[in-house]
Amino acid sequence: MKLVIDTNIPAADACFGAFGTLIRVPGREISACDVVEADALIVRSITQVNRALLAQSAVRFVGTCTIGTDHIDRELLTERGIHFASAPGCNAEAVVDYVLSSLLTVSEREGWPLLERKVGVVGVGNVGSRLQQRLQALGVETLLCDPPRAEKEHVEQDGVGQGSAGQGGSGQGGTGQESLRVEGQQGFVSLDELIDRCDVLCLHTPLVSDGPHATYQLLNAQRINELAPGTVLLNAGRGDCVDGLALRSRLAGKGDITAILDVWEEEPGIDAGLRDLVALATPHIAGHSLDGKLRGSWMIQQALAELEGQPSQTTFNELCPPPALAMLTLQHMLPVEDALRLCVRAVYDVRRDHDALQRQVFQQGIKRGFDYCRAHYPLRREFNTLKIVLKGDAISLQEPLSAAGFQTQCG
Ligand SMILES: NC(=O)C1=CN([C@@H]2O[C@H](COP(=O)(O)OP(=O)(O)OC[C@H]3O[C@@H](n4cnc5c(N)ncnc54)[C@H](O)[C@@H]3O)[C@@H](O)[C@H]2O)C=CC1
Ligand SMILES: O=C(O)C(=O)[C@H](O)COP(=O)(O)O
Repeated sequence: MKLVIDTNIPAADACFGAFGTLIRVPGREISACDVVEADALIVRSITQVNRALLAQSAVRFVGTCTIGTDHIDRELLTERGIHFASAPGCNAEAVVDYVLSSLLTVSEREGWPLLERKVGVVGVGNVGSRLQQRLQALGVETLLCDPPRAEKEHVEQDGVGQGSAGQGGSGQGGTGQESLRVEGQQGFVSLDELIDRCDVLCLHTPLVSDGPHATYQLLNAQRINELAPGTVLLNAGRGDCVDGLALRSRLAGKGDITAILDVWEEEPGIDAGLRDLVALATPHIAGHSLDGKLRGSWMIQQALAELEGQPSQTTFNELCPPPALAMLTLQHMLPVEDALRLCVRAVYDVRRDHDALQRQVFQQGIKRGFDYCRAHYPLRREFNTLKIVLKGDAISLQEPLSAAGFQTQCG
């Protein structure tokens, strides 16, 4: 079997070596010629798997070691009878770590208490629901917006649907929104209500170009203009879910909101002007923990093994090495947010990634700098790889630290 695989996929040999010959090609360079004789194509989010790429290919399996699938022409694969697998949830914990590290950073810079803010989560899937759980456990009030889920769970609970939860791109509350208020176990709200009521907005939606729940420019110019002064907007879904030009003019004009962007329109050729105005600007690395990337490789390996009728090559635990920093002791009480910052930054400090992008863009220009940071991404583990030992009066920090995602031990 001949497998064409993105060079940036970790543990490629351990996961896929036993299936046949691996041909490694940088993700943005995989071309139609590369896949002519391939049986399997294993990618991450930067390879557009479309008609042009597969024109002369007899590929039987396409796997993406990522959560998002907007780079894959799923209809084409179905039409051609090509098996497809993605890795749902593989790096969801890493994205939540990124969000917490980012919010703790801007709240410290701007001098407001994160735990007292109201946070809106848009897109309550693998990432959004984990984020909501951690925030809720930390005592942060959250509001949730997920029209597809609201609609589905409403129908499931009551046996009938009452109107649409779609945002319709108008920026207005609109017809049918009220009926969604308390349906579903989660009590979803419309995007406009969430914008109206929250101090912090976290976007975790997939890129959906059309249909009733399209997310393309979900945060359009009107909604961006409606954000209350002081609002924090974080996007770790897909760049095209936010109108970048409108965001740039709000930041450059009134400059009264804070933006945290990990994803951008037109990556890697992102808008340099927007990047300059963003409080934390990172090169689409929210999910780039070692654990998350290895989980992605491992999940696609499992899917290919099943298709080929072969036993799985390895377990996830065999793939994932122990962390360098395994344990940290707190022996005195600290203010809760200070303790959170200390422990979060011991595992993942988002400022490192922001600074690296700034440095590399300065040295190499936007496109090369963006991709350099991604290709040379430093080793990063997830919060749950760190055990925090609590002694003395620091024992009272157990609840918030385990809520944030760390292992904790008293005494
Ligand atoms: N920045 C990064 O490094 C990463 C980005 N992502 C992005 O985050 C997205 C979400 O990831 P998961 O939570 O794992 O996906 P998921 O598929 O588990 O959840 C997505 C949720 O968004 C909801 N949704 C769809 N349309 C919506 C709309 N119009 N308004 C509000 N909600 C809507 C869906 O109903 C679903 O519950 C991925 O599709 C991917 O594009 C994922 C991982 C890493
Ligand atoms: O899983 C997803 O979806 C993502 O966005 C990935 O974390 C992005 O990873 P790369 O494809 O950029 O390596």
